[in-house]
Amino acid sequence: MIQASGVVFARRGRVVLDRVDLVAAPGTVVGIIGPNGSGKTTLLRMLFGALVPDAGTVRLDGQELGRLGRRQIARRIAVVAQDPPGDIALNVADTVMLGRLPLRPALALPARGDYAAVAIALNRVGLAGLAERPLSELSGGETQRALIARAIAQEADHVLLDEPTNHLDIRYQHEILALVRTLSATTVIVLHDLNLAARYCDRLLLLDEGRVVASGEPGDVLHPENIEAVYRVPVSRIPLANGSMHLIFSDTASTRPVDESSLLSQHSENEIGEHP
Ligand SMILES: Nc1ncnc2c1ncn2[C@@H]1O[C@H](COP(=O)(O)OP(=O)(O)OP(=O)(O)O)[C@@H](O)[C@H]1O
Repeated sequence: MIQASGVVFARRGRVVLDRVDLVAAPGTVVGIIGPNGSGKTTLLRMLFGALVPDAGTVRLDGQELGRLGRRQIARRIAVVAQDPPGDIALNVADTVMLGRLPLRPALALPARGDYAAVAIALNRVGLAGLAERPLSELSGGETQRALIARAIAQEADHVLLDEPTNHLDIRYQHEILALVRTLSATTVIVLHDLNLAARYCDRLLLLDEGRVVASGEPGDVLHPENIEAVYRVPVSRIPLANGSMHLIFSDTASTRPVDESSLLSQHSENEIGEHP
């Protein structure tokens, strides 16, 4: 269980997170959503101790994160960060083996159990056939799967993911999130796509300008009123037969303050006026 209580974070005189509460109950998938710059990544980084709150606390199974060492945290929290490693000259199996580092004594070589865990993780994400491939030669979707395999091999009971569907096509988006759902870990995931969030998360936290606008079940959080207030985009909600929903975002042209074509014609008229 991960619990953030009254978390505050300010930088350069600006409050990035303002008294934010988040609870990820054991085995659940919690989505953090919100517009660009609303504080999603900052909050996620706080949940594994990469950032320390100015006020408030983050607890891991009841223990304050600040009291745990980095290695203790790494044994219990796996992180799939937003930017995959760039030019690292590792193959896929070596990359996944990195997930085993916190589990064995410092400087110890991998043991048979480590190799078995890597093989199981690769198999789970469907990359067993690419184990020897350099990571740099994988597609975006394959790279994300390799990073999730690393998290699986880490055997942590908490997994944090920052926009794991970024740059992925629609098939990989669903494939990656369906894979995340199969993990039994307590999961917190930053997502931009609200329909994916509705489909794959048990609970959502909607942030805007560092504040929690709504939190709870997707059906309650993704209320058109909340979405329109935060994203300033008209939205309709279509109920689906399976009890879920689909959001459709309208063209914002009707909400633009002025007609751009009239501006263009005005501009060209002025030009004609200025240069007879
Ligand atoms: N160390 C820092 N110093 C100054 N400003 C920061 C720092 N960290 C974050 N910010 C600012 O805090 C705000 C929230 O950033 P954050 O990356 O958490 O947003 P986000 O919701 O994840 O955005 P996006 O959807 O664009 O990824 C941004 O305006 C960012 O510029």
